[in-house]
Amino acid sequence: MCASVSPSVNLQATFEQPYARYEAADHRVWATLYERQCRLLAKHGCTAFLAGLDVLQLPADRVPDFAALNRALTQASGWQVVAVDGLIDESVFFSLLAQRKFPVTWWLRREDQLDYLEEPDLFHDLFGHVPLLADPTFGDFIQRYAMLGLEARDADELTRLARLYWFTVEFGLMRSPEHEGGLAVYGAGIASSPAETLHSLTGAGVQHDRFDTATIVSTAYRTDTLQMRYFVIDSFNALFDAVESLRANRMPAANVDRLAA
Ligand SMILES: C[C@H](O)[C@H](O)[C@H]1CNc2nc(N)[nH]c(=O)c2N1
Ligand SMILES: N[C@@H](Cc1ccccc1)C(=O)O
Ligand SMILES: [Fe+2]
Repeated sequence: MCASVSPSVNLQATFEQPYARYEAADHRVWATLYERQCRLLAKHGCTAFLAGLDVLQLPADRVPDFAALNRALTQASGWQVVAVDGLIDESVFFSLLAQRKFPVTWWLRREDQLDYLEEPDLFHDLFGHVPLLADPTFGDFIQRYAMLGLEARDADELTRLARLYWFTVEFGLMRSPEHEGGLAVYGAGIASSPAETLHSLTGAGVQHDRFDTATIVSTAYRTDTLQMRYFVIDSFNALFDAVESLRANRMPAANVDRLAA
């Protein structure tokens, strides 16, 4: 009898934050990136991101302690962060998000990687993603997105979902007349990278396209370089509509094999 994947099995991918393992260099990396990105995002970050950052009350001078962070985050949003080694299996990822648990990589980039890193580290996952979880609309969208992910039936559906996540949660921009250039940052991959924050808004040859679910789910992307195409939403409601339209347009269930005995 095949073991059903229960939440307890998934939690093997997560563990206690090994706080004692951080060295002075790690705390310096956090302090430098935190100061730099708070300054840049004060100007270019969307309102909800800055409001979320304020709720979290993250330390400026040292790597945040997940237990202390969770006391503020859980009270505000029902979300909590859990420590992981890095990218985890999609089904485990979806299962955690569906339980309002956000996986945060426990290690930090090196000092020579401050501006941009090709894979998510603690600064990206925590500073980039977690502030918006404190926004009710965005936090609910992430959970509904994950629930759809748990129902995905085939690789094509998973690819479409990964693309939706990539061009919104990771690299999304929002139209905002009050912001310089009429654009505000909400994507975590932009918010956690000093280089990409500026590049996404004014980079040479960068394309800003209107958000369109059908276009996004059929657009391939590179994970290891600055993006050249960003999609712009008017509000987080567009993300909700996207998940609901993907749910509504799901492939019909594969025909049950009628020949089976
Ligand atoms: C679903 C999403 O698009 C992507 O494939 C997942 C895979 N696993 C992950 N694992 C971690 N830790 N963080 C992530 O953002 C993701 N993204
Ligand atoms: N490029 C991001 C990290 C990241 C890597 C891969 C995917 C998403 C985000 C940064 O430097 O902060
Ligand atoms: Fe991310």
